[in-house]
Amino acid sequence: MRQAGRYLPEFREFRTKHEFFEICRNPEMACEITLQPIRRFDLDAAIIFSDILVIPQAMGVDVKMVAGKGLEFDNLLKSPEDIDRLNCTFDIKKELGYVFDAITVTRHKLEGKVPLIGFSGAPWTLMSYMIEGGSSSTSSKAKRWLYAHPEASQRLLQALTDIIIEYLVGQVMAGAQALQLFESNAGILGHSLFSKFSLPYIRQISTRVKARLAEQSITAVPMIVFAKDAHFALEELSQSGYEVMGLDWTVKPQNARRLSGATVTLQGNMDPCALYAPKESIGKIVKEMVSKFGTQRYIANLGHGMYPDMDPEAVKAFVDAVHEHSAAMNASN
Ligand SMILES: Cc1c2[nH]c(c1CCC(=O)O)Cc1[nH]c(c(CCC(=O)O)c1C)Cc1[nH]c(c(CCC(=O)O)c1C)Cc1[nH]c(c(C)c1CCC(=O)O)C2
Repeated sequence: MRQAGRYLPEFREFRTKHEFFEICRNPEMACEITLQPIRRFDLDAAIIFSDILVIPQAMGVDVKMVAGKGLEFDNLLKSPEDIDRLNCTFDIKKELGYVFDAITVTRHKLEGKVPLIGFSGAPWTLMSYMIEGGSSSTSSKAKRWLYAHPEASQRLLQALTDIIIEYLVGQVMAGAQALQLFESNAGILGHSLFSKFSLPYIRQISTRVKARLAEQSITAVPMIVFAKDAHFALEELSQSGYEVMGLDWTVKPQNARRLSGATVTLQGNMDPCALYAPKESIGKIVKEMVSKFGTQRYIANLGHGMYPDMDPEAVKAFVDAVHEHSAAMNASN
């Protein structure tokens, strides 16, 4: 559950004492925050506490979390010449080794109770943050690059892809048992730009991560691709080399099943805002979702991240309803 920590009082309490990226860089603290939801709820997996923006940071785009204001950026990319001042060939272990350490510490602390998921942002989403410096309703500054400077855009996307591959392989070597790739800004592209500036890199990442792991005789881990609002590309995404395809809440489960065929596992996709509903309604919404996806080749989840004003009790209602309804369905099959 992305950026989920903020709805937990214990996370907010921790944040009064420590800055966000300070927590990311400190393996013990990152481990502690990762475990908070695991202690509270009967969850089936943990996701390492970190952020997709640690890669842009390591490349030289300053990202800070400013109290009361949110993310603030410095050194944003304004024109293609700015790519040259980025650090595209840094030593991953040196710059991002703190994430690997956090994974190793957390994997030990979990003691096999639930698997640990590592993650990265996908190239286009990272590129758009490096240009826009935050969320934008149009992403027009970043999209301008794709139309006005397509070659420079591809150069940047390729540099990000190479880094992401090393970063994900390093996470598996550190102990991650599954990997999720977040293409959070996919929807803004539409089919044509997505085919050219997102999908080829998403494919490269799955293919090359698997090859790198095989080369080093490391057992492969399941890979999850989540391209938000990419309803136009579900068929292609389901064939892009990932075991699991994450779905946002706008997708109809039956359509996703039809388009993705028989081998891909689907993950999602309750509207996070359904957590504002009364508990009994959450139970009904979950029941409908699970019965549409079925209990096989399915990971129950939300369709995107949670908001800070959501009630932890609603999360409990969601998790418990998933277990209750899937167990009932399995028993009657
Ligand atoms: C786009 C994106 C980001 N970060 C991430 C994405 C992809 C998922 C998505 O589509 O949302 C991914 C992410 N970010 C975080 C996680 C770890 C798991 C978790 O704690 O939920 C994960 C998987 C922690 C976080 N990342 C962030 C928080 C909140 C930090 C805080 O305010 O204390 C957490 C727990 C901050 C963050 N980081 C980002 C945003 C937009 C924000 C919110 C900033 C704001 O509110 O102004 C970038």
